Amino acid sequence: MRIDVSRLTKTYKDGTRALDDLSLVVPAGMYGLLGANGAGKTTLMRILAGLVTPTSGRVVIGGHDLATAEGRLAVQRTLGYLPQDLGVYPDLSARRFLDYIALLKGLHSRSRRRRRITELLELVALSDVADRRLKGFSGGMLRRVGIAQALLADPRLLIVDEPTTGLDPEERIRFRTLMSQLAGDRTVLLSTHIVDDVAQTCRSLAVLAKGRLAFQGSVRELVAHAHQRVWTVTTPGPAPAVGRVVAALPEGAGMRYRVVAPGPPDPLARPAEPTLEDGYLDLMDTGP
Ligand SMILES: Nc1ncnc2c1ncn2[C@@H]1O[C@H](COP(=O)(O)OP(=O)(O)OP(=O)(O)O)[C@@H](O)[C@H]1O
Repeated sequence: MRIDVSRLTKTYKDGTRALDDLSLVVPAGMYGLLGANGAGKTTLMRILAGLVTPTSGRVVIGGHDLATAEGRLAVQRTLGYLPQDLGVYPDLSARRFLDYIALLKGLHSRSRRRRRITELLELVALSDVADRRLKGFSGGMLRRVGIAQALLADPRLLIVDEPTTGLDPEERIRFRTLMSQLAGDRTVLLSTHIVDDVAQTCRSLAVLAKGRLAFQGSVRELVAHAHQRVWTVTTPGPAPAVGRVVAALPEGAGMRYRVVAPGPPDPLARPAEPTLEDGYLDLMDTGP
């Protein structure tokens, strides 16, 4: 399900311009949306989910225009949204909570609800703890409950906002593997400031900076942005004064620095293969 965003601007009541003339095309499959805190990612997600009205511009999702009541309704039927801060009822079990949300979403048939919830609990690997209260769940387990609630109506478009923040490494990997699996026949839009989550799950991405589009394309293209601009320098002295130090590792009596810079930051610097993080940081420093 393709998303077409054109010339989207959102100015909040206090004058903050969270999105500034943003145009973007999101194809089907898994798609990453990267940006620093405050770049406008949540605002964009909330507009796509129909929770915030843009100041100007147009959004068309799967051929449905969000500016019309019919368009919004059609999109709501095909959309699952996992917000950054999903509120849950801590005294309910995972199964009861999902049942409650399913009712709110209009799944009236009790037997269909029961079947769907059992399926989803299995999908997110929570069947064993389905009848335990949510207050005993870890952050990662709660995020998986969140994904299950977003999938209740089997949406064609799944929007997930910063889903791995605060998770331990094992849960992060489990969660992003789950999202990749879900992307098989859906569009999954993953908003995050964790570059590695995008590197490990997406082929294409967009980067937002201060409400504007800084990049849109393949992961490979963004990595290439830092081609011949990444260096390692091993020195007993201070960090190179040129470029951006992205890693520092003790080595022997000195340090090994990884530096993103347009030229060698030191006469002894050696070129290194760029990663997506290098491409992203280089883009942030120098622009598209
Ligand atoms: N309801 C609001 N009223 C006023 N300003 C807002 C509102 N919501 C967000 N903002 C501001 O809009 C800008 C973009 O915020 P947004 O939450 O969309 O960015 P983000 O990229 O999702 O950041 P984060 O990762 O921190 O959530 C920020 O400057 C933020 O302070």
